[in-house]
Amino acid sequence: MTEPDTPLLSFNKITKRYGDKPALDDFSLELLPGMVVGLLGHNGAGKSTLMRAAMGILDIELGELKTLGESPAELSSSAKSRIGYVPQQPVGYEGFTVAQALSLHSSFYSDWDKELESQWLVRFGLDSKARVQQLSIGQRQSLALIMAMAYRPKLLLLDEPVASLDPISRQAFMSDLFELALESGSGVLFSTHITSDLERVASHVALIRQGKLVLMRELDLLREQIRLLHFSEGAERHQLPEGLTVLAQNRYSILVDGYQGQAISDAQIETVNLERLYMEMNRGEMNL
Ligand SMILES: Nc1ncnc2c1ncn2[C@@H]1O[C@H](COP(=O)(O)OP(=O)(O)OP(=O)(O)O)[C@@H](O)[C@H]1O
Repeated sequence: MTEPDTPLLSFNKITKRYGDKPALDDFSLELLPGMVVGLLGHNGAGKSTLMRAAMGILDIELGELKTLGESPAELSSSAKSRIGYVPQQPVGYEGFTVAQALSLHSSFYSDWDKELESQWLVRFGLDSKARVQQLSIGQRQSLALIMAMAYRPKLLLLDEPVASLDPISRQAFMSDLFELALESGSGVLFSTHITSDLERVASHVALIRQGKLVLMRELDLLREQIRLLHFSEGAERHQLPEGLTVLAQNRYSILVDGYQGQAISDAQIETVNLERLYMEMNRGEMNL
């Protein structure tokens, strides 16, 4: 059993290079039971690399990585049976019907919840007689999600799990995801480009840029502590009050962390949602 405050996943100063280009660069992050961490980052930021390293699918060069307290390269079968992983492009079970695929897959897991499987088949509108190779991309993704979650894993790693789902399936799945984590003390790490999904279900957000973790925070704290300060053209910029850290800035605005109601001379203070935060933090990179 994993103790409540033992990390389900622990990245400690991880570096992974492809050639001489780092895909993960001195990356540290801990996932504790009950946390639902949404990973946000551009294409190529390192999100899939992170999950594949956690699964032991690829090796890392530097740092220490533990998945359910074990080295990912040598995961025990007991640990494997407590991890659910949905890669970006789930594959497999061609030639099987949905029912056959689920029957084979479930045989690997003693905690498989048949009722949960049936509920999700209905919820996702999946026909158990359909052939896997004839499923649409979204339907395959739904099947992969059932396969990764119906045994209520302790650790769930989901690489853009809902990108191909329609909005109704997406909403249903995301709320289930949150409930599962809360009910069973599981931890979830999921990557997404849909900030509104993340805001709805995640407890924490992790921003990754060029393989580095640039911000990891509880969502509620993020809403409280981050502000966008606007200065009018020609306004004199006084020194920022103590306790504020600059996350990003351009000619007329500064994105700051550590806001606690401080008065800031000549600035208009704006709260930001996650999408805005993400855009502001990546302005330079996107040439906005
Ligand atoms: N097998 C590989 N060989 C060489 N470079 C790779 C390989 N896999 C990934 N990379 C590179 O590593 C970096 C991180 O890729 P990764 O797939 O982790 O990004 P990502 O954040 O998941 O992107 P996306 O949002 O597009 O899925 C990218 O620059 C990518 O080109």
